Amino acid sequence: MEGVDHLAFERNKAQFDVDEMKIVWAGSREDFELSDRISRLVASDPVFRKDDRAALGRKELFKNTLRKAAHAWKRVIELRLSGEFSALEPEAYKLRAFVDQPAFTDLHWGMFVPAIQGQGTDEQQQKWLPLAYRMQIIGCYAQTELGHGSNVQGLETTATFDPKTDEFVIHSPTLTSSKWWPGGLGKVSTHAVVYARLIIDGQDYGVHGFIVQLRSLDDHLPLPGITIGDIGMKFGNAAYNTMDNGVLTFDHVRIPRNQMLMRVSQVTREGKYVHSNVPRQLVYGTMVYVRQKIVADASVALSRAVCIATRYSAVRRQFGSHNGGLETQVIDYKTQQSRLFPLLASAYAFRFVGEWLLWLYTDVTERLKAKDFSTLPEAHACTAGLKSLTTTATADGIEECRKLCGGHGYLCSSGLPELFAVYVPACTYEGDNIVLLLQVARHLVKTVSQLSTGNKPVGTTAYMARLEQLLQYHSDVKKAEDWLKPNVVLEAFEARAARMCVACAQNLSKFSNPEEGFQELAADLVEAAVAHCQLIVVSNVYALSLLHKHLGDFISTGCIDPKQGSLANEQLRNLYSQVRPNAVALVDAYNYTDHYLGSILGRYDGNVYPKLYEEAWKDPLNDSIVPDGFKEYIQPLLKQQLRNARL
Ligand SMILES: CCCCCCCC(=O)SCCNC(=O)CCNC(=O)[C@H](O)C(C)(C)COP(=O)(O)OP(=O)(O)OC[C@H]1O[C@@H](n2cnc3c(N)ncnc32)[C@H](O)[C@@H]1OP(=O)(O)O
Ligand SMILES: Cc1cc2nc3c(=O)[nH]c(=O)nc-3n(C[C@H](O)[C@H](O)[C@H](O)COP(=O)(O)OP(=O)(O)OC[C@H]3O[C@@H](n4cnc5c(N)ncnc54)[C@H](O)[C@@H]3O)c2cc1C
Repeated sequence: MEGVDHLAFERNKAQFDVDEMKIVWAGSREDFELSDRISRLVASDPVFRKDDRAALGRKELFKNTLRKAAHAWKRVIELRLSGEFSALEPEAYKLRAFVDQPAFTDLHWGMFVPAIQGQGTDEQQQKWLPLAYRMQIIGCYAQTELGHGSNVQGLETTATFDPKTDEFVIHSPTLTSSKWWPGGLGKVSTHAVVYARLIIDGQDYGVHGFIVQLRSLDDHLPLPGITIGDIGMKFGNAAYNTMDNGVLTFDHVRIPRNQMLMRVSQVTREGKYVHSNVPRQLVYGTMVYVRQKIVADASVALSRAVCIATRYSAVRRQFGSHNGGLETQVIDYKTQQSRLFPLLASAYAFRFVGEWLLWLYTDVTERLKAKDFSTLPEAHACTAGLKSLTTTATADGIEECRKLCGGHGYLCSSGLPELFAVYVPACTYEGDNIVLLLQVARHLVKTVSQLSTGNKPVGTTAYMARLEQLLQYHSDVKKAEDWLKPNVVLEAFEARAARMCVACAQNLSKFSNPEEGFQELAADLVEAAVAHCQLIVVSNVYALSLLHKHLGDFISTGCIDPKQGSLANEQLRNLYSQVRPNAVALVDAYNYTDHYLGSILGRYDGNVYPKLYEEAWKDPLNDSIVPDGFKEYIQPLLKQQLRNARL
């Protein structure tokens, strides 16, 4: 019935203050109030309706997205939600909260602006950022090519300096050098930060960033020498097809020399290449920035799926009825809890590790300003590793939440198929997850190899300083509740990570060619990197379900024995019983509106069945009793079969 809270009985079980937890989840009271205000504004604005997307064709879907993005920007300005332009996140965050589907604004604010902020000189920032902040130009991040994405050093687009005209000539020498994938590129962006090989006087100086105008600001037509378009439909129906991921080729396009982003390296008027003594990898700074954002995004995506699956698991009853009584809530099945509650914990864990990573990123950015590069490797390893870990776990977690909802989880009206389809490319974009874990593995192996030189490991590898102790470590857990002691859990995770890293380093040392060894042992190295990244999350938050999931590692590395493993599992079951009465309250604390969740199964009031039934009839297929095509194709078939049967 309308207006009845079918989950009130669950909410009454909560053993903590949900309103306080809402503040914890949001980060602060003002963040809570801002996000609460925006989400209610969006939910009440008909422009941002979401229930029609599944039935739209690609062009209508895209046009609808442009309409939403334009309206969102207007609302951000009208409501004066746009804080100091230099504070980037609020703009991107606010717009994404309004539009809530992939749109060109994600890349304008999420990559184009940060690239100029991070790699542009002060003069370049003064020229380009005000245009971008006021959206007088719309930008994208054009790095990936048809032939290269992971291997940035393999990019083929060229930027050749012409001293006669003081320009760079941007060119796509091969088909595989076509820019391919950049979001917002296909139909909307007027400008791009283009990553190309800097060529001066025949010498190749590697990949650098260049600001290139792509389209006229008058008629939006591509400028001379520019061929540009959309790369076509992507995974899922609506999903990422609201975004114009594009293809772009250059035919000797000229740009002024001052459009090379020159904070890290410069080219003088005379064509001299100047590379201040900073790591060349600073040119990758935008990717590092986005990877740390993606970790926070993972907690949002996973929490949406967990909210839907938790509320529905409390509503759904199946089996267990005695003498005609109520059947059992599926959330009471231990199997449902063992699949759902670790994801509930993960959503919170990723939220908090995302906060920590933002601190780390902010710290390294401040240090870079002072030319202190000491924590750059740590920042790269942590952003790469946690981006990989959290996106893999979130993509798998959203799919698990679909399965936790049974058949109804497969309906678009559950919100889960679209959430999955929009989310899964996060395992690929901003760095393929395996490629990034191999970067972490390089960092770990290098750390282990430097221990013998007296090099003191710092930051998240500091535990390696206790290698001797960790290699002797064996857990002294005697009873299940011993696993509730944070230091007991932490030591087990440290020992496992240390032993897996050392085992890889020792095996690598058997190869005369280290690179060959690295390739041969890549799968083991990835597992060691995962163990290290899980330790980072654990040292910031949660653990036992991970320990249970990776019990093989813990036992094979000798950190714990099977008995201790079963005690951990026993403690896990105890914890599930403690989570159970708080489960619905824990997902209420995310403070998601029904509009934002876009899910009948995840409705706040739990009024699922009447709404599922009501929604079904809205499907266009139900516009007619007899479906189009029946009379042309099926009726003749039936009649023919009937005639055949009478013969
Ligand atoms: C809402 C969100 C929307 C997002 C939309 C998606 C947008 C995108 O996808 S944009 C495109 C993203 N593309 C990528 O992420 C490409 C991934 N590839 C890369 O980052 C690089 O090619 C990479 C790191 C794998 C290899 O780089 P490469 O220059 O070959 O370096 P490599 O030879 O491996 O390492 C050299 C050194 O640089 C270091 N290094 C590499 N990258 C970095 C970095 N980012 N920061 C600091 N150091 C780095 C390495 O650790 C290594 O250090 P050391 O010498 O001490 O061992
Ligand atoms: C939705 C979406 C949006 C995107 N938006 C943008 C954007 O705005 N701008 C932009 O520039 N790019 C964008 N991209 C491109 C994206 O960044 C790349 O696709 C991504 O970096 C992966 O690179 P790749 O496609 O070359 O994968 P590949 O590297 O070709 O991966 C293929 C397989 O090879 C494996 N592999 C590759 N190298 C190694 C290795 N050394 N060792 C072991 N295994 C390896 C990978 O693990 C993977 O299994 C987007 C992509 C998607 C899907």
